[in-house]
Amino acid sequence: MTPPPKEPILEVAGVTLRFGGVTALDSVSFSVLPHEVYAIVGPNGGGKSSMLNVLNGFYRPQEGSVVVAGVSVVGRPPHTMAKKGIGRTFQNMHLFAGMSVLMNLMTARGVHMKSGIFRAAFRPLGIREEARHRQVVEEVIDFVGLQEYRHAPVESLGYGVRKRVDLARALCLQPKLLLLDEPLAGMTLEEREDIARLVLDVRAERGVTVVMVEHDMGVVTDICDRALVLDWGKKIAEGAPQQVLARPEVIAAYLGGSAEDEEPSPEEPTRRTVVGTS
Ligand SMILES: Nc1ncnc2c1ncn2[C@@H]1O[C@H](COP(=O)(O)OP(=O)(O)OP(=O)(O)O)[C@@H](O)[C@H]1O
Repeated sequence: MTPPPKEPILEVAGVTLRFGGVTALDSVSFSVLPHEVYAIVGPNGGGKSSMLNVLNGFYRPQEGSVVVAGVSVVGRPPHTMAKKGIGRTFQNMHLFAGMSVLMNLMTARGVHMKSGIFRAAFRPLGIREEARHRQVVEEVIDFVGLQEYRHAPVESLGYGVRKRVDLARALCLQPKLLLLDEPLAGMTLEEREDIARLVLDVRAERGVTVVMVEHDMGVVTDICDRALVLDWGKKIAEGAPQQVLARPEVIAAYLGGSAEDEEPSPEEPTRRTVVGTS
């Protein structure tokens, strides 16, 4: 007997997002299955960041629905998303300068802590609770390989290590769904390979579903199960990355647009350079 089909962990239906006269997302629908590594790709201005910001509650779409593990998340304040099982990293990493790696990660656990008043009134419970959160954080530090940087102030770390801290911070929320915003941008080749491997470990060892916006098509092809292509806010293709990226409409989307004339940069590849780099 064939097993029943899996229920999607993320269901996006008819999402439209406008900024004044600009339609950043135009009736976009897709769904992601548990344990998938799913990429959102497309040319500059296609709507990738807008979609990620809708998924984490930062933007509220004018139309459509977003359901995570059966719960609607549209209109919920972003800070409640962690409790709904959604973790995210940021393109520009929002780490707290002046604080160690450990303290940055402990801060992430704050969303799961009980009220301060309760802790103050029953201090032994507060201490026990902190020990429990510390255990989660220490385990993530080991998993992500940040032991040697545990007590280092985050601003003293190199860019690649700070990106790992950002990822670790999202994992400290123990998410079911992890949203990664260009996790490889600005990294060296070696760091890119490390993070790509880490993303696969996150899925394999922690059972987390990953949705990532990424420009590095080599990595998307290597580690993602499926890719969604957005162009001018519209979904133009979805499927296995290698097949999707070879489609004429996707190649045309990357070749079109004003980015064509710009000098290619490894951090922000132009429409022309990102196709076929695998
Ligand atoms: N806060 C905003 N206010 C107004 N317009 C916005 C805003 N955010 C995005 N847009 C517009 O929405 C469209 C989609 O932008 P978005 O940043 O989502 O694309 P992207 O695919 O992430 O691009 P990139 O690859 O350059 O990061 C663009 O036309 C952009 O100018």
